[in-house]
Amino acid sequence: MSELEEYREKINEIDYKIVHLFEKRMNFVRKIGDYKKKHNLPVLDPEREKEVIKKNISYLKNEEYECMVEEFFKKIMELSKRLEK
Ligand SMILES: C=C(O[C@@H]1C=C(C(=O)O)C=C[C@H]1O)C(=O)O
Repeated sequence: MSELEEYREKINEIDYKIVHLFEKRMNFVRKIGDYKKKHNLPVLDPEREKEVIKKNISYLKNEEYECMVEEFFKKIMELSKRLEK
C-alpha cells in the first residue's frame, strides 16, 4: 500500500465513525424536536448554540482548528434545525 493509500485508509476509518456519530446525534435532535413541538418551544436556542461551539472548541488540542470547529458545528446545527422543523 502506498503512503497515500494508507492515509486514505485512515480517513475512511475516521469518516465511518463520523457518519455513525452524526446519525446518533441526529436521532437525538429528532427527539428534541418532538419535545419542543409538544411543549411549544422554539427550534432555535442561540444560548445553547453558543455553548455547543464554546465547549467543542475547548476540546481541541490544536488551536489552529478553532475557526474550523466553529464552522463545522454551525453547519451541523443548521442541519439539526432543518430536521427539527
Ligand atoms: C438540538 C437543539 O436545537 C437546536 C440545535 C442545536 C444543536 O444542534 O446542537 C442547538 C440548539 C438549537 O438551536 C437544542 O435545542 O438542543
